[in-house]
Amino acid sequence: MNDPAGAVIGLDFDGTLSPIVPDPAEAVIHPKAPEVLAELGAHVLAVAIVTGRPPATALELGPGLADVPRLVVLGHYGFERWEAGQISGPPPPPGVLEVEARLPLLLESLDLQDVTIEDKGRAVAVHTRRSSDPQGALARLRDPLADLAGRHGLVVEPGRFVLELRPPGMDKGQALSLFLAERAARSVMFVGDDLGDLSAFAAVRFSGLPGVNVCSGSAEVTELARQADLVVDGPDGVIALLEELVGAFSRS
Ligand SMILES: O=P(O)(O)OC[C@H]1O[C@H](O[C@H]2O[C@H](CO)[C@@H](O)[C@H](O)[C@H]2O)[C@H](O)[C@@H](O)[C@@H]1O
Repeated sequence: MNDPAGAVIGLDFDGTLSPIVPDPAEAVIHPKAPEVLAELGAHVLAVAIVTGRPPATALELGPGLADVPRLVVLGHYGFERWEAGQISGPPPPPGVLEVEARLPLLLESLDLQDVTIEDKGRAVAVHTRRSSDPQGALARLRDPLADLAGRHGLVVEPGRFVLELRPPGMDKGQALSLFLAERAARSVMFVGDDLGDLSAFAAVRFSGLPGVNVCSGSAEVTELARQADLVVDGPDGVIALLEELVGAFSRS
């Protein structure tokens, strides 16, 4: 990139900036991330964290992020936005509360009490990573959760040992495309690790801008690596790449 001032750097949170851990509440950001993002933010048009997390959660799990220059968090797949200390977004859909009320009975009927529920406000995630049979539980949940989501106006977003029931009408690709247009970006890089990041990869490809798609590689998700221009070794590799970028921008 020879024009950093026109670049948007888009980054997923879990599995990209934050190493995957069993408990989502403990997925603290990589210790080097706030510093390298702050250095990057000084050079580029914007740093955009595009995540399925609520922006407030990403900021809680990323102490120091709120001080990164030119940082925007597009959370809840783009439904909710944090910028300069303010959070904005439409009201949560009523379907989320209805689904949350029905989930315990559904899980009991499937004898899947060892899966965990993450209440995200405008979405609810059902995690199987800590269950006795993570892959089997995921397979058994797929159809019942799709049915439950559909009956309450929600869709299912699959991820790494998680099925998230969330409102339709927005995804990371749309969120990133809208942001690139809003900022009149002249180039873009997106870094992600999970299936929800594929739409952002597509947004980069269809933007017509010079762009790079980077996969934060893992054995759990292989499709993203197939579609990436560059694969790095998980969050450690992402940080090393960002450090290289900062070095190159500082020298130019
Ligand atoms: O868009 P992202 O920032 O990648 O968020 C996607 C989901 O990530 C979280 O779950 C994942 O990370 C957890 C912590 O490492 C891990 O335990 C879980 O197995 C992963 O699926 C988060 O909890 C979800 O709410 C996000 O939607």
